[in-house]
Amino acid sequence: MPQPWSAPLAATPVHATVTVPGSKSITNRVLVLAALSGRASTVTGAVEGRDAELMVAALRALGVPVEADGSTVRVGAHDGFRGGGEIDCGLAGTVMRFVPPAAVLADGEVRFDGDPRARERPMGTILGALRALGADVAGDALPFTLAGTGALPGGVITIDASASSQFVSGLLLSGARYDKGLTLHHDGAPVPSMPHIDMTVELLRRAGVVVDDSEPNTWRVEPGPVGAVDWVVEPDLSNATPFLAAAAVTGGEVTVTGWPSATTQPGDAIRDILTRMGAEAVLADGALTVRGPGRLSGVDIDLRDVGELTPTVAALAALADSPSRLRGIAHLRGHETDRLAALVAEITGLGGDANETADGIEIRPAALRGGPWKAYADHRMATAGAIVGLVVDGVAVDDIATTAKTMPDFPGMWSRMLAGAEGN
Ligand SMILES: O=C(O)C1=C[C@@H](OP(=O)(O)O)[C@@H](O)[C@H](O)C1
Ligand SMILES: C=C(OP(=O)(O)O)C(=O)O
Repeated sequence: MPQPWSAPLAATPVHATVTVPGSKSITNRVLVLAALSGRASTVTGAVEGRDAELMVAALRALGVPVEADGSTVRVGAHDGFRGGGEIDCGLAGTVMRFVPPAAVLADGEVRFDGDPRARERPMGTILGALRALGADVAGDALPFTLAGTGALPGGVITIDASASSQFVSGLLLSGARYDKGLTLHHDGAPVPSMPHIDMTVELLRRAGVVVDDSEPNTWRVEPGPVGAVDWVVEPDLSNATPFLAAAAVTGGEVTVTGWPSATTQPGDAIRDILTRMGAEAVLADGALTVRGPGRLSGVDIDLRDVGELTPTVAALAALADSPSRLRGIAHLRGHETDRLAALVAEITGLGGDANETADGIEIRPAALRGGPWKAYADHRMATAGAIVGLVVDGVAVDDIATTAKTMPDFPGMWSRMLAGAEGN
């Protein structure tokens, strides 16, 4: 076990300009699309974190030539996915949900496994869907094996995607390559993280795939080729949120560069959330600047669409001077860890006042004291601990290295931010 990381206390309000690495969600989608095109393409601005490395390794295991040179990834031409490989999903939802729908097109068996916690993450829905579309799938969770024959009939299916939007995104990404394409209906409680599905649809269209999403809870992907595109990845706006939170909780000012004026990334919602909590957020000239008020107000908010932001919002709420209710996020129990239980445990462990509800968390103002903060192999739990540690002396995150899932060198970026560095 690594040494706990003493979260640095901000002696003065944080003032910095920060540049964050590329979006994990976009990187891993465009890598799959590039591989599905079968032609050569380049991805620039890719994130270099563990999830993207696992995706590159997965594509190589399917016989796709991939060369990674920092944030530039070259995906080479190939004439179909190869069977016989083994794919490590780590703890990456995007690998375990996006690669199997492509791997069913391989010309042989492909085996999948992942971290111990990955074996508990929901997979049955997407594996059942692949079976219904004509694939030979052994298993309902990691580890499992697909036996590809080089093609898949495809067609019409109904799934319950209330546990993860990634079931929908994963199937849509590969749907055009199925003989009959794909018509996917969702039937069940609302699908979480809808902006992530919009992201999938937008990227598919950029690759020339015809997608009809005009009817709620139904997506139709026409069969056809996936075009080769030279992709440019946006900065990861969800990973920008801990830095913006640093301005909010210390009464400082943080600017994140390269903020897109229009985006499907859920991280963009942080502008509204921070404003509701009393901070100022200004998007101008391609940069977002947040100014903190010193004291934050709590917030009563439905985070279903942007559940990924919950650990940051919970850290802010734990430092606010009025109660918060974070709702619509029951599905976070199936993320890297059970995030609802983990947040309540770590906040109350520091003397905070928080409890779980059926679909979220309630957090009330309380004086926090220093102490251990567990990351549970969850990058966003680790960064939430860093936010709290800015204003609570003596917070020690047990495994800060887990931030490398999507943000290599988070500790270095964090200290450069505290030093007021430009550009990071
Ligand atoms: O498609 C994606 O890139 C993601 C979708 C969301 O998953 P869920 O719908 O399972 O919450 C999100 O939380 C995750 O971080 C990334
Ligand atoms: C839920 C997350 O990741 P994953 O892609 O592994 O589901 C996340 O990054 O917050």
